[in-house]
Amino acid sequence: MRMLLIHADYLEYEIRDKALKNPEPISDEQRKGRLDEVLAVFISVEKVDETNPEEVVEEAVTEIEDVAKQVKAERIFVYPFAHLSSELAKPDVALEVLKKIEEKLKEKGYEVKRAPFGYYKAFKLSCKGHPLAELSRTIVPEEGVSK
Ligand SMILES: NCC(=O)N[C@H]1[C@@H](O)[C@H](n2cnc3c(N)ncnc32)O[C@@H]1CO
Repeated sequence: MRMLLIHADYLEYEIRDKALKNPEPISDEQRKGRLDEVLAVFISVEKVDETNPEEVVEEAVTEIEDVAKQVKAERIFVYPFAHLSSELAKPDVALEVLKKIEEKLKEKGYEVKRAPFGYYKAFKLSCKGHPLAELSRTIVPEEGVSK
């Protein structure tokens, strides 16, 4: 899994078009979204993550929470982003991983939005520009470690 984490004044998106034959079903209100004072997390779920999605979810949540605490962000935007890797996981696995990350962050008390999966989206992002405002993380499940 590859993550780009941006501490931002805001992130807003608007659905433009389908990017998959069967994108995630969404309501009209999900066609647009915005969070202010947010840690935006752009995530590419990778092929290797398919060997142990549960482990990757746990490690991603740990990394995201670590950064959120450092930048004092209480809101998190989980954003599916297929452009951080050339070895992408298949969509059904990727969507489940992203949903679980969203769910676990909410359980930890963060206000969380997740941008819809399988669409081309216009977005606006206002990066705060401080030293910890732009970070990346790579997560790889351990070889052959069955949980
Ligand atoms: N910027 C627009 C976009 O990326 N759209 C992507 C994601 O929303 C989603 N997607 C598909 N596979 C993946 C994956 N492995 N990881 C993350 N998202 C994925 O499907 C769209 C087309 O690849």
